[in-house]
Amino acid sequence: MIVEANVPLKLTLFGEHAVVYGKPAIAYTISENLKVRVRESEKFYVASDNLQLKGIRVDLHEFKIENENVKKVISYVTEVINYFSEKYGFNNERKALIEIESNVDPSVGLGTSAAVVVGTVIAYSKFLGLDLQKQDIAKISHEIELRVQGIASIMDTHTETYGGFLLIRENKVENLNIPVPLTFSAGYFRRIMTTAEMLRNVKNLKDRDPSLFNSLIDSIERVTLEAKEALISGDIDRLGELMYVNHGLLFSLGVTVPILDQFVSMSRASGVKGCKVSGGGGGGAVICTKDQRAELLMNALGGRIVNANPTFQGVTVKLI
Ligand SMILES: Nc1ncnc2c1ncn2[C@@H]1O[C@H](COP(=O)(O)OP(=O)(O)O)[C@@H](O)[C@H]1O
Ligand SMILES: C[C@@](O)(CCOP(=O)(O)O)CC(=O)O
Ligand SMILES: [Mg+2]
Repeated sequence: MIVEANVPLKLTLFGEHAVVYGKPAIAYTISENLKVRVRESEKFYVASDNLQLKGIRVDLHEFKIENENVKKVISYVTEVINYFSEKYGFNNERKALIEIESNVDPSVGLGTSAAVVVGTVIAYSKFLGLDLQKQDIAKISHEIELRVQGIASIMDTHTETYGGFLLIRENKVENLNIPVPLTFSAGYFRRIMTTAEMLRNVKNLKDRDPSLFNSLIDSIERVTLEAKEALISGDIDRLGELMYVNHGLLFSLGVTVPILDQFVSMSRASGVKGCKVSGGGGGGAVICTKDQRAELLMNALGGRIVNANPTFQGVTVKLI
């Protein structure tokens, strides 16, 4: 028996980073996904087709890979296994091979970390014979992302569990019914830091200058709530303007890097209605109002375009 989970990735439209400090955010699930397959095995294994490990050293006598990064990179999966042995008393007598498959690179601001967690939680729990509800999957997944990163809002794990356009506010998620079929142009650039590292940088700013930090996230809150109205009314011009403003506020929080700022300002100069960094920053994902010019520019600057068409189902699981 193989249990396979299919998790949609997500784009943050507004409010990333501020949402960690209790401000609202808007995110939605896109037509890119990550799969997690779990099957019986004589030992626990984690396999992935797309992992970036720096600093590998191979012991040529035993062909053993020595790499201090490995533990860190698979920690989202190992924490899921630990969770179910702690909370449900599974003392790991049933060992599993856990495979992760995604054609999107890891750590790009598209919620791949949350997808690994959500996918592993639903597939591994089903493998153990549990039948968890979506609200339990979202709650457990957030707890695990928090354990691994030290800082995490409910945004990524809840958006990918439920699917669609979600407003995250006061630690709850509200489904946003967008009347007009809306889509965006999006992609990602090479990233130099993980989201966990970016979260720590932003927290350092908060600790250094709390009043400046609070004024910045208060402004992001205002932008996000105005963007919610623009989304619901289908006012793309206003939505785009607010995207540029949110990008400028994230620049002030130190979340952007030159390639992102270059892309966003060149998009604005060429007439694209709106663009901004999306997710953790430090490189990674950008999102724009739908525009061929933005996609041409993304390619020209070495970015990779993703399918940003919205999906509405959230995580699914099946036996294959
Ligand atoms: N395909 C994958 N296989 C295994 N682990 C993955 C994969 N994609 C992401 N991860 C895990 O998620 C981490 C990236 O998390 P993060 O920096 O938050 O990226 P994102 O912004 O995409 O969520 C990776 O370092 C790795 O631990
Ligand atoms: C920066 C943040 O707001 C979003 C992170 O998105 P991603 O992991 O980079 O896709 C962190 C969070 O909400 O947990
Ligand atoms: Mg993440």
